Amino acid sequence: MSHGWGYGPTNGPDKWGEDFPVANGPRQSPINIVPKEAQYDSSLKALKLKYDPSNSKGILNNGHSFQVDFVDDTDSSTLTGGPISGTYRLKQFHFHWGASDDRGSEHTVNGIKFPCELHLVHWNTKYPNFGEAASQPDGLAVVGVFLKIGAANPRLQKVLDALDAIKTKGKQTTFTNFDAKTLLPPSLDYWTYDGSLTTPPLLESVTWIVLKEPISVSSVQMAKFRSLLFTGEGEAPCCMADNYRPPQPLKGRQVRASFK
Ligand SMILES: CC[C@H](C)CCC(=O)Nc1ccc(S(N)(=O)=O)cc1
Ligand SMILES: [Zn+2]
Repeated sequence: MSHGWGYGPTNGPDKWGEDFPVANGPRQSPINIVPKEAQYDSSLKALKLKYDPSNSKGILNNGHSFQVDFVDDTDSSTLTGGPISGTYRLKQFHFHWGASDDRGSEHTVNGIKFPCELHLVHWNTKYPNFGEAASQPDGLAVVGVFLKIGAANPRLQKVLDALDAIKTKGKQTTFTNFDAKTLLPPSLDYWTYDGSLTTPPLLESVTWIVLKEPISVSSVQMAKFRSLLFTGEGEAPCCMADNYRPPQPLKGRQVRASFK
């Protein structure tokens, strides 16, 4: 692709394989989760998420989504337990959402799309840094959380209120003292499977941990996500929405459940 990847008709998910052949690989993400076909695995441990609010650094519009970045030079914000062994450090979280409330999530459940999906991205500290980890089959662990339309979620508001400052591609601003734990639902029951990054470079290095319980978001809050732009300052504006990859072939993979 002469132009960078994106989500439009000329550079979207159906075209990514031209520049990133792994797009058709054996462990691509997202997938459709069919709970009845997921195998309960009693050996799966409880997820342990320990996040230090003082590690949040900034919030960035990267032209595909927006992300909140964390200081990851110590083990102060980590994921342990669950399906993984060792310690994974929180690097960033970001979202994927639709142009309307009927779509937007990357993973689906029995074919159902949610309006939005949160991804908390962690890297395995057995590797020296995120970039190195991203190229290893056990390098990354991403916790996915569905957002469902309901009451406005006060925990999201601080994030949404920062979006006016990062409307266009490349803009970033400081974003400190944010506790990512407040974005998690009461239950940490999860499905897990071996997958990939859901955007280029689509590296097959992600242990996916998708929570069964969604968190709430209101339609008004969803409109705030869509006020961001894919485009840079001074370019013809294009609303940031439908920044999700559709489900990919399972190719024989097992999806395990941490709950009955
Ligand atoms: C080596 C650098 C790194 C690959 C590029 C920057 C990066 O972090 N990409 C990324 C992170 C998470 C996801 S997802 N949507 O959670 O699967 C998708 C893409
Ligand atoms: Zn993502």
